[in-house]
Amino acid sequence: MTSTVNTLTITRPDDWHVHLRDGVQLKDTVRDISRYMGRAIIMPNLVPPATCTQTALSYRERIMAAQPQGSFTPLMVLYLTDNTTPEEIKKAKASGHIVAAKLYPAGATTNSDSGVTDIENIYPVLEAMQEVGMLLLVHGEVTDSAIDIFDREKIFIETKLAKVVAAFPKLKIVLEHITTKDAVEFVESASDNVAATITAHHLLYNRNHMLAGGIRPHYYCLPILKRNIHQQALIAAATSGNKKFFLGTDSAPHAKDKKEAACGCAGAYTAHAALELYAEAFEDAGALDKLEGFASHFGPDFYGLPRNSDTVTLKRESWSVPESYPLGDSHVVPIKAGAEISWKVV
Ligand SMILES: NC(=O)N[C@@H](CC(=O)O)C(=O)O
Ligand SMILES: [Zn+2]
Ligand SMILES: [Zn+2]
Repeated sequence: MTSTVNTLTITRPDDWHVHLRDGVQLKDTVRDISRYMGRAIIMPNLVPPATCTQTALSYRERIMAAQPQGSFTPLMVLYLTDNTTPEEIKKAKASGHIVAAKLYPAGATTNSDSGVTDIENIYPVLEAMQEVGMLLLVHGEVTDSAIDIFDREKIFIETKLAKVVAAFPKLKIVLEHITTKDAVEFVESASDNVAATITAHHLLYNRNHMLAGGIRPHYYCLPILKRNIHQQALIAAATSGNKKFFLGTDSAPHAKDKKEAACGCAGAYTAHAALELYAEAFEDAGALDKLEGFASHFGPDFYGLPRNSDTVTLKRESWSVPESYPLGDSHVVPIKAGAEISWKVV
């Protein structure tokens, strides 16, 4: 006998990887993230990137000023470059608002040109992070043009990440937005200091959704959607109850005309319905009972922060997603634009 769950009350979730952008777009992105997320890890790939304590803290002020109710807590991240110093890490940690630093291999993704050219360049910085207890967040893709885009995550893990994990056993590392079976297996077999975020879109889609029957730019993100066997491995990991895998939407808005273009930007917008999209993926896998751990417990546990003390309730209620949402002086086309979503946060 099967019974249908129609409401689900869980500890308030957090988003451990989101892009809020800046300037005129902030009021729109902050409105969406602060609707029910308690906290979020705010990605620093602005133009120019938030590479020092000062710029990260003033970005935080702009986010705080943009939120309607003031109940949302932005957790800030330093953008690592070849020139980041151990002193800057200590200063960032001492600020109390910066909890992690982000490694973007130079050229790997949106606004990553100032990223790190060779991870060994920043070993003294990683040493300082390990010492003060600052997390390392990693965009895990190699940038070598000879490596096929579908293999870039796997090769990064084998040739780069494994070395960092071995060299800094006490450093807490989050492999962000994982997209492959290889990443799942790496994280599962690593120490408890290694974890991963998984997006809703990588649980719901594979590369057929992006490429079969026409090219759909709003599914284009990095790391790129992979084949179905990888999607299945991600679903299994997210719904396994393993505390190493937790929610990070990687919601990354780009204006409609920047996506629907001859050379379109990478990034999918999911913050309009983040928890609802995850609920659909977990329900499809018959694992709604595993959503709370993934969305609300394992993230704060890994970061060493308290879990949120209040709850949110999801109700089974079908609603149709608008074709677009305002994004500053432009518009963003969200995931599931014009389609139905069967859950709603009340
Ligand atoms: N995920 C993406 O496709 N894009 C992100 C950058 C990132 O997280 O890699 C963005 O900032 O647009
Ligand atoms: Zn990334
Ligand atoms: Zn991202």
